[in-house]
Amino acid sequence: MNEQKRISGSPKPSWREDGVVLRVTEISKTYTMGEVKVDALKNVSADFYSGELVVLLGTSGSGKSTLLNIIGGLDTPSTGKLFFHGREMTSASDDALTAYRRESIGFVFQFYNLISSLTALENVQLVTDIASDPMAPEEALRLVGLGDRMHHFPSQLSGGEQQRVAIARAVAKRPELLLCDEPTGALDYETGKLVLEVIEKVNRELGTTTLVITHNASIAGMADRVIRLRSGGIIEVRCNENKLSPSELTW
Ligand SMILES: Nc1ncnc2c1ncn2[C@@H]1O[C@H](COP(=O)(O)OP(=O)(O)OP(=O)(O)O)[C@@H](O)[C@H]1O
Repeated sequence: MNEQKRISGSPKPSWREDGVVLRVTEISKTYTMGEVKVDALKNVSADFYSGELVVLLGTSGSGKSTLLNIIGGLDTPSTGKLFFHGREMTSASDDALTAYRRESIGFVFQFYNLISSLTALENVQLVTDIASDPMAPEEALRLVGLGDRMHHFPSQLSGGEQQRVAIARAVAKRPELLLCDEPTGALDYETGKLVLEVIEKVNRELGTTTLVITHNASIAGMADRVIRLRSGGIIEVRCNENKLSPSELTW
């Protein structure tokens, strides 16, 4: 078995090699701040398969956000390559990278980054107005359970509801990849679980390949596959034979 396969873990039987949506090979990232160099990622290789839900698990500083930002085209690796459907994105033009981010990637961050002067519907419309094949913004909001709150401003919504608007905004353009960076980090236990339920629903109903970053090991139970990072490297890849629904998670 070659190194690439070994580090990617055993995919579900139905995930064949041609189901690879995204591949990172030997990615390293070094940040230089004056005299200080930080090796945020060291020689990371992994494959991500169509339709799977992957949890990237690791303690603070293990390199999770750096990896997600490189995968999403927000940052570039110092060395190594990123492939999307076999196309090398690390050597792509700025225009191609912009198109990749705009068309193929939906981001959800810990803090919702909604525009406070716009309603939930208008926040989602900002994205659907410039996407090539979006769903109706109303449909995206109904998908996350906010069909009756479309005309509310962020200040009139709870934290969990605001995060669900952010998820609706991320998925309304029908991205192939949904990248979530600590999506429940600012939420209490029950609200966090509701948000995870919405992410799981998007993955299941739309088939969006989904990566969720967390430092909370309990959340790994909802994943098809768990990739554990430590000190900038992958230390474990495992498949969940019996994945849990978010409502079954406890922490
Ligand atoms: N822009 C940057 N400049 C300098 N160092 C950085 C930068 N971004 C990240 N780092 C460093 O790289 C390492 C990995 O950071 P990263 O944010 O990827 O970790 P993380 O696992 O996502 O952590 P957290 O859970 O705390 O967000 C850390 O030591 C961090 O301080």
